[in-house]
Amino acid sequence: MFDMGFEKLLQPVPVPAILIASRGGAATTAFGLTATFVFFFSCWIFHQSRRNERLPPGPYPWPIIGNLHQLRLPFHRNLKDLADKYGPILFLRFGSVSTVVVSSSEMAKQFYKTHDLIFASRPPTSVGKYFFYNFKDIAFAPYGDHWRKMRKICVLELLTAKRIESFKHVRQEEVSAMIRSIWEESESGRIAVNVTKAISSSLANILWRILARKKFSDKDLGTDGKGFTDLVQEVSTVGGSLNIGDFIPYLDRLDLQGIKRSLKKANTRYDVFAEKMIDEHVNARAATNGQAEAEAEAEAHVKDIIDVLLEMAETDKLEAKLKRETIKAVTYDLFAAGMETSANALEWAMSELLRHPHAMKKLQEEIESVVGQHGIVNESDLGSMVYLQCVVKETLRLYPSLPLALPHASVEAVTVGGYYIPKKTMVILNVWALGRDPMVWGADASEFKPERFMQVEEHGTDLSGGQSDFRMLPFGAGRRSCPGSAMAILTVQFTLAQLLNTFDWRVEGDPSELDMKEACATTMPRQTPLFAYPSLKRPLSL
Ligand code: HEM
Repeated sequence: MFDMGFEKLLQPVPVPAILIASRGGAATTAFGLTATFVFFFSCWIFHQSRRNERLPPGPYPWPIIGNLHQLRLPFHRNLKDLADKYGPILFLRFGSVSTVVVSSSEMAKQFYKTHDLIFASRPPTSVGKYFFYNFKDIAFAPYGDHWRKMRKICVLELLTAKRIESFKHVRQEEVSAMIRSIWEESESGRIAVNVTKAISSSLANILWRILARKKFSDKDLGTDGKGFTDLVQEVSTVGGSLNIGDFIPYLDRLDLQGIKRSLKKANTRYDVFAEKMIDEHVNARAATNGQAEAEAEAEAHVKDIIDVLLEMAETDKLEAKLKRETIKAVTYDLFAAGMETSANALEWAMSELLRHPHAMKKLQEEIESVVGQHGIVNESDLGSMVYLQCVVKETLRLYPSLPLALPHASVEAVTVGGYYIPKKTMVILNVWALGRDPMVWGADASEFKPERFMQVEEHGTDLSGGQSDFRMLPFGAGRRSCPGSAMAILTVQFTLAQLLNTFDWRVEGDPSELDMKEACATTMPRQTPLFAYPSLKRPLSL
């Protein structure tokens, strides 16, 4: 996809006007030549001054395009190969944008702990501009007042332990519904089911009920047969491809890859739906106005996220009111960030367990030992399922849902590991490479072995990108780390436990031959959907 755009880029590139000999006669030509000389002389001076500042190592950049021509899909593998050659702080130029790729836990600690504040911004990408209402969300917003305010609301209001707990019944009901539909679809185990699809629909239902109190079908997004899953995938794929215009500003207007066009179209589709959804909430709130405070308080535990955001918009008297666009952008952020990532983790966990029947059996035995032979899993049981926790950790180590996290950007120049990192450098953390580093994880780093987390010293591995453990960072680290990690881990563990407590699973043919290729988007889903046969382990009594 990116290669296609790059091919186009190699077609006639507009030459700076200053270099074109004009038709205005000798005087103008002389002026043109002088200006050209001044331009190149300034570049040379600038280059000389930079030579004293030691940039991190990296391949030599071409004029204008920098190292863009060296990028290949999937980017996380390509960047790992380059890091193997040049080192864990790799310097590249994407067009005119200085870019650093961080590929070791030691360096990750330098960037996201020691210098966390300096790298707490995001580069200005097309997806933030054209899909997220000009950076009105959290994930793509640059560091500043808007981001600080929204992040605070996210951490202190939207994703608190209490609120996550208040949606326990939603997870229970939706996972049970998924289990029933899997059994029906499989015609009592005779047909292989599309596990990928079952998981994403269930997670979409969970997320929408948490965000907007009700589920939406694909038709709610329009009548062209494309639904939310398509929209999320489209935005993720477009957002995950490099938009040449983001890196070579004077090509931006041409939109060579059609990325801006796709993002604007996707935003228009989402906007119509989101407006309706917010209107429904506003009307419902107006209808219940005037009710006794105690009554409202009693209902607090079922407030959905849009309610909370609207309430904050009303009571937020001191600062600029939360705008409608912000509510729309943040709602989509939470839906996409929560749905696709958790779905990817689950489909990879199921894939690896299918390839490793002994691990699946061990996990099923653990679940049974906690809930009993005919019991169903409760969220409160998860703390006692140590092997389950190890399976989820091992899955996120090998298959981080965001293999390159989200790009950060430096707000000022700084020296890291002895190298000069200029202001506005884009920083990419290769989470995928960290999790597979044999220096950290041993010679079997690429193998699925949940047992590695059973050793006492590994058992407490902190996934949240907290302040101590930088060996694997599936949720990023520092100020911009994932605020939904607790909800994600809970949802993934609970869904996986239910899938394995209810069914035995097998695939057609030799499980070790299961296709494990990853697709390329912002997230890292399987390239082909996972199909498997369920057979009931215990009576369906959900
Ligand atoms: C397995 C599931 C998940 C994974 C692997 C994951 C991973 C990540 C990663 C790597 C980042 C970027 C961190 C960085 O820039 O350094 C991120 C950011 C974010 N995630 Fe998650 N996430 C998951 C689930 C969730 C859920 C359930 C939510 C909320 C419903 C969520 C909300 C967000 C938000 C809002 C951000 C942007 C934070 C910011 O820019 O300040 N994520 N996530």
